[in-house]
Amino acid sequence: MRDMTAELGVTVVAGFLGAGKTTLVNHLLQHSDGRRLGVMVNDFGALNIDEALVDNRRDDLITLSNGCVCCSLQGELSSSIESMIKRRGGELDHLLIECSGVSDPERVVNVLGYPRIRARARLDAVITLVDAALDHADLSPALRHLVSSQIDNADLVVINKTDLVDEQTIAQLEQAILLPGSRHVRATQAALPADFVFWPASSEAPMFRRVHSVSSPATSIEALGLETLSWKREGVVDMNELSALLHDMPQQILRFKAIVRLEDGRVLALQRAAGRLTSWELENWQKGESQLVFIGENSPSLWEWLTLRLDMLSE
Ligand SMILES: Nc1nc2c(ncn2[C@@H]2O[C@H](COP(=O)(O)OP(=O)(O)OP(=O)(O)O)[C@@H](O)[C@H]2O)c(=O)[nH]1
Repeated sequence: MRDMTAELGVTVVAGFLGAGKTTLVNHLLQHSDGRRLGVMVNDFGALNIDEALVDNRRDDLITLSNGCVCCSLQGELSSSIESMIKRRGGELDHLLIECSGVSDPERVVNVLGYPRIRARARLDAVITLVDAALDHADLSPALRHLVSSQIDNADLVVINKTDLVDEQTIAQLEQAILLPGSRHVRATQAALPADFVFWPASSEAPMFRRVHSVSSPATSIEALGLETLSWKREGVVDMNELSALLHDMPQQILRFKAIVRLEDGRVLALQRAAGRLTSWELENWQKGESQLVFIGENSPSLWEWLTLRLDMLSE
């Protein structure tokens, strides 16, 4: 039951790896219309690259790294929410919590239900992003289960990246993954109207009704049959070696994110999701180091291969 007396509205942003969660958070930061937003991001690797990819609002940004907001992070999550409320609570209008791509939002919802948090913050909605261009049938059964649970536990599902697929593919996806009667919208670049997310505490936001909430699957990286690898070095990386690595990268690597310093002084952000690589120049990277994070299937030969190739980046 939503406690409308609690002062801070909270939106939980969920969805599988690369579905567009950070894109949505950035879109909301850009369309906050004067609202003061706090952001908590939870990345899957030991390095929190999302911290640098979320728009420059560092004051109101708390990062949780290494994993899924499940067993291991639940304590850290509750203390971070509490400290966000204490430190910034009076100054914030709304809090966005971005889950990692391998976590189930219901875990965060549980933490928001702790009495000492519930008294100060109210859950407005769980919004789950779905990558319309990802062939969900290619995922392992454990990952398909995770994605279903992320979708079934949402108040609003956003079918994102509709620019990459045709109408028939979108309709088939909706048919396959959505529960009957569940709220969903289609989007490109996660460009959701801001009033889908922010509403006054006094209103009941009738458009959001959870169809039902399902119990969370195990979402530890290991239980999902996944492995992560984080790589960090002071200084520049060899772009030729990195391009070759990206060219050769097998599909078993489900997600890749990096911030790299190049010899010519530029800093590049690179990422790959559902086999698509994007890169852009990053202005706000103050550190002298380069960072890369990978998540993929747990196959020893894959990670041996990757480790060897990473050794070549900074020689
Ligand atoms: N073509 C296209 N690309 C998109 C769209 N939305 C997001 N992207 C790109 O998809 C990639 C992943 O987006 P993110 O917002 O980082 O995804 P995420 O869900 O935060 O990823 P994780 O935190 O790793 O789980 C980025 O390169 C985005 O620029 C879209 O609607 N269309």
